[in-house]
Amino acid sequence: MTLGVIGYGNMGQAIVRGVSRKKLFQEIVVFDVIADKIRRLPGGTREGSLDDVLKADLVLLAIKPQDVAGFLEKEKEKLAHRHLPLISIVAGLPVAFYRQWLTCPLARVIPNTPAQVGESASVVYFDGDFSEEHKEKIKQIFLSLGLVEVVAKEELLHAVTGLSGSGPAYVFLFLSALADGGVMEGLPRDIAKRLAIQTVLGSAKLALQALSEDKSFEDLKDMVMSPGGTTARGVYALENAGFRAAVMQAVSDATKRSRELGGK
Ligand SMILES: NC(=O)C1=CN([C@@H]2O[C@H](COP(=O)(O)OP(=O)(O)OC[C@H]3O[C@@H](n4cnc5c(N)ncnc54)[C@H](O)[C@@H]3O)[C@@H](O)[C@H]2O)C=CC1
Ligand SMILES: O=C(O)[C@@H]1CCC=N1
Repeated sequence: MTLGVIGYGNMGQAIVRGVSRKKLFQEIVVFDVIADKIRRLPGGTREGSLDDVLKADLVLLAIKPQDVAGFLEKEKEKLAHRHLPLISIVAGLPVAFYRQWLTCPLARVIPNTPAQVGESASVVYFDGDFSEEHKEKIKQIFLSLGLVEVVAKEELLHAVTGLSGSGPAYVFLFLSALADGGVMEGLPRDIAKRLAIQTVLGSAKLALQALSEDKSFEDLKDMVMSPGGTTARGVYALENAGFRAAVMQAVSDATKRSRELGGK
């Protein structure tokens, strides 16, 4: 099987690297309107024209939402001839939007930037008549980058975008604040940064293990929080500042924005 990729930006590159590492395709062909973007291609990958890309068994669309309508309109004749699946990782735009131009099976996927280190969280929605082989291959593409979930309702992809799609930015904001807190209390910046990263990484690993043991996030928090101790003070400060509500609101607002991008 071969893979064609349209758009070689942050996500296109991360996906091609993961897929190439796992040798999932005989060949990967990449196209970007800015030729300069295509540098240092991994093994089994070559640059090609849009026509070359559209000959592939599976085609990945990885351009910005604002560029999609222009692309589909400009290339509508070429795209009308395509009957093999297209995979879109574009945020917001629903299947109904693509159906103005495309009849081929369409998989919408929301991955996230930790794909760059093989730790992505991706959610897939399939629309149209997919062979089992194609479905399996699409899941493998995103498994090569981390976790994969499949949803049967397209609407859920907006919430996915608000949570895991945008989520890395919230985590980086938290990391930055955690390190700044340490610096404010006198820690050297490099040590504060390493401590902040390891605390988030270690806590995430602990949470993953706890999930398989049926323990809740609350249980884990209670293990850190000694009666009359330091953590209770810190947690109170966060609750008092509306930390949990702010994070929930961030997911909700990003979800709304995803719906807006989709025209709702
Ligand atoms: N960055 C993120 O965290 C996530 C992004 N997404 C989605 O992934 C898509 C790509 O995002 P990024 O990689 O961050 O954007 P990016 O801006 O880094 O990459 C987009 C690439 O598409 C190219 N391009 C634009 N029009 C083109 C055309 N007509 N033909 C070929 N190439 C074209 C651009 O030159 C650029 O290299 C977006 O639709 C975004 O919504 C989805 C989940 C997470
Ligand atoms: O901010 C955005 O629109 C994209 C989609 C999810 C993450 N980044």
